[in-house]
Amino acid sequence: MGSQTMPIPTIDLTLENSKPQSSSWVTTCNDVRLALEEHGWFVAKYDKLSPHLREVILSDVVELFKLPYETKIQNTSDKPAFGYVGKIAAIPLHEGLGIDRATDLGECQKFTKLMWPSGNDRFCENAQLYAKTVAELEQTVVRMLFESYGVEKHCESHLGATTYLLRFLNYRRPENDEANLAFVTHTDKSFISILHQNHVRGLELRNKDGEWIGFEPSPSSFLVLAGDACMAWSNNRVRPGYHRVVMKGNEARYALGLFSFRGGLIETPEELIDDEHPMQYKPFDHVGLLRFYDTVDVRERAKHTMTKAYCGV
Ligand SMILES: O=C(O)CCC(=O)C(=O)O
Ligand SMILES: [Fe+2]
Repeated sequence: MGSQTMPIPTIDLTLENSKPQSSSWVTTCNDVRLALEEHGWFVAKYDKLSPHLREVILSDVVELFKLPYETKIQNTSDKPAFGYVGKIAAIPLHEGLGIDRATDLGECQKFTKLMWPSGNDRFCENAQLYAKTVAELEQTVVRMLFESYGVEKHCESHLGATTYLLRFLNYRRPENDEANLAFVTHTDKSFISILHQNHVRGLELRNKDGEWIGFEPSPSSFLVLAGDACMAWSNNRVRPGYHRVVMKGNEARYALGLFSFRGGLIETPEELIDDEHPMQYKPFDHVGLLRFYDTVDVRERAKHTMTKAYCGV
């Protein structure tokens, strides 16, 4: 099925609107919850990333992918899909690199040193500032979701145990008669994912009727997706956001993904469990979910989220 140009729900999370003191706080919290329950995704309008930082980080990403393959593969991780990904037969157009715990300067420095042994302070500073700026958006979304469920007392410990994976993503244009499916249909294993990108379209979101909706990029648009961990935490109230990337034009697409992961166990708050909503998931280890998913055949992954198989009651 082709993608539609239906509007994607958009929520204004610009600074004024996302302060608990603002008059719109309660309605915005509800809008966030409803969008995540209904679709598993929404577009956040967010103005904290300056136009300058947006411009330089996107040109840094272009520069990063120009590095030799031998350099890029130095980006390794013991967590699945946290390091360099490329030259994969099923998704040949895609390449990705990642910095785990990217809000920490030391982690950005380690990554930068691997990629540019003679140094690249500008890249390092931009990557950390980008991660911190978008992590604040993630924290706002999480606060709003917890508050809307009346479980705000669990929010600070949740955020305190959260770390952020920053991934740099590159999709080259298809050559000759290469297929244009650049990232297969999937849900993320994160708690929340936030995607931002250059002007090249290609990201598509699946709605509950199975229709694909194209994301329209803009400098102030950030796509917020609920990951499988959020679905399980919410006792299946939140829908995990299915998405894929289909390359159509002639230009390369560059994107940044910030993925939140929670340390310790993720446990459904007791307030979200009752007779109507019996407990669906046992407390689970987030990285354990990631490792379990990695053992499942690629063709099976798009069909189910795997969370039930990993930690279902
Ligand atoms: O390129 C994008 O915008 C999406 C990437 C993605 O879905 C992922 O890395 O999980
Ligand atoms: Fe994804």
